[in-house]
Amino acid sequence: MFGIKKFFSKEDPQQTEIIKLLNSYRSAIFPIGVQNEWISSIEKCKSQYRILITLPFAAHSQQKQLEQYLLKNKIKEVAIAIETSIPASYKFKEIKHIVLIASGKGGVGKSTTAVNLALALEQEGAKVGLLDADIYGPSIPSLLGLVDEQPTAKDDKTLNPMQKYGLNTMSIGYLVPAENATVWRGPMASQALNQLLNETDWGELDYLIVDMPPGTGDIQLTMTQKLPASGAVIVTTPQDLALADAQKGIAMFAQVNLPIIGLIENMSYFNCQHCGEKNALFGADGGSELAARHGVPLLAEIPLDIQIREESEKGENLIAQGIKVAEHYVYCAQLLSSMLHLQSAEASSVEITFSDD
Ligand SMILES: Nc1ncnc2c1ncn2[C@@H]1O[C@H](COP(=O)(O)OP(=O)(O)OP(=O)(O)O)[C@@H](O)[C@H]1O
Repeated sequence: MFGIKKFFSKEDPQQTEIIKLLNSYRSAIFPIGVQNEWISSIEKCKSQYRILITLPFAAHSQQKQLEQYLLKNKIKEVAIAIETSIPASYKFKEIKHIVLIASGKGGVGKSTTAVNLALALEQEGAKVGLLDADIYGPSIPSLLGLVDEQPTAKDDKTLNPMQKYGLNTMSIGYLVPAENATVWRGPMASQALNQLLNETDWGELDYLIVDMPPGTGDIQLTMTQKLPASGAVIVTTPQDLALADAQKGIAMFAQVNLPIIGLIENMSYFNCQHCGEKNALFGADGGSELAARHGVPLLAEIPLDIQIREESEKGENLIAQGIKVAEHYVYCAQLLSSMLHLQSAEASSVEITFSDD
């Protein structure tokens, strides 16, 4: 653990105060505060303190919250910049973390969530890939506006991933017509997934987001066992049936000892365009109650929103447009990344030190 002496040679009470404050900051994204080793430098330029923070998770836009917190605590002139450096615990080739996005049943918005989370993680500072493992109903090509596009071959054995909005992506939908994929049986689907994963030149990635096929049957179980994943996220809607199936998803991942990073409740509510009132169309609190019952974090409650559907259908980048509803995905991506860091740190027994020095 570094001491505060790494930042400056002469004592500056204000700098000491900044570090103390950053250490004691707490939020869902920073449950252990800003650790000393994440503070890369603090420089005083005229009367302004310029702070560079290098985070082991993707949360660039937390810079505003940290600045506001320091301002509230009487550190008047401060500018924070955040860089991302996710620890290199390669799980597969040059991929640091494989994250599965799953759902107990179809149509709950799993693929939409997977795409927007991948884009949000990228915007927040990570290098991200997206693998469409929904072999029977690949929707990533359409969600990224890549229908009818085909990947190029790198050599006899390897394909270059398709690139869109800064993501490296691969889908069976780029390779065969959808109707051909739907007739595959279980083992063929699982083999196709293996090929897509192994025979794509992913390059160096912080996260590979995998859009899993919906359901909790044998195919999903076999696929999960074959993927060297760090964790899974389960997407559900608030209806009782969807929640019951999400519960089966939790049980499936428990069976193969894959940590669940969290639950996302999609289509949680609808904001009335006229009065702004929140309407829980499909019922309230189902996701939070399920999460609490199983001791898994609820990462987000995403509203039913016309812009989400429209931008998805057009294959546009919803996140880059900076519209209000995109904030749900951005916050969810930060939380996912932070939770995954903590889970991995705990699993590899990396020392997490609580300190106020
Ligand atoms: N929060 C949302 N608000 C509005 N529309 C949404 C939202 N989430 C998803 N949708 C829409 O719901 C439909 C189904 O979404 P999506 O294809 O992502 O579901 P899925 O769970 O991946 O389905 P499948 O299991 O069949 O692959 C799409 O038309 C999508 O645009």
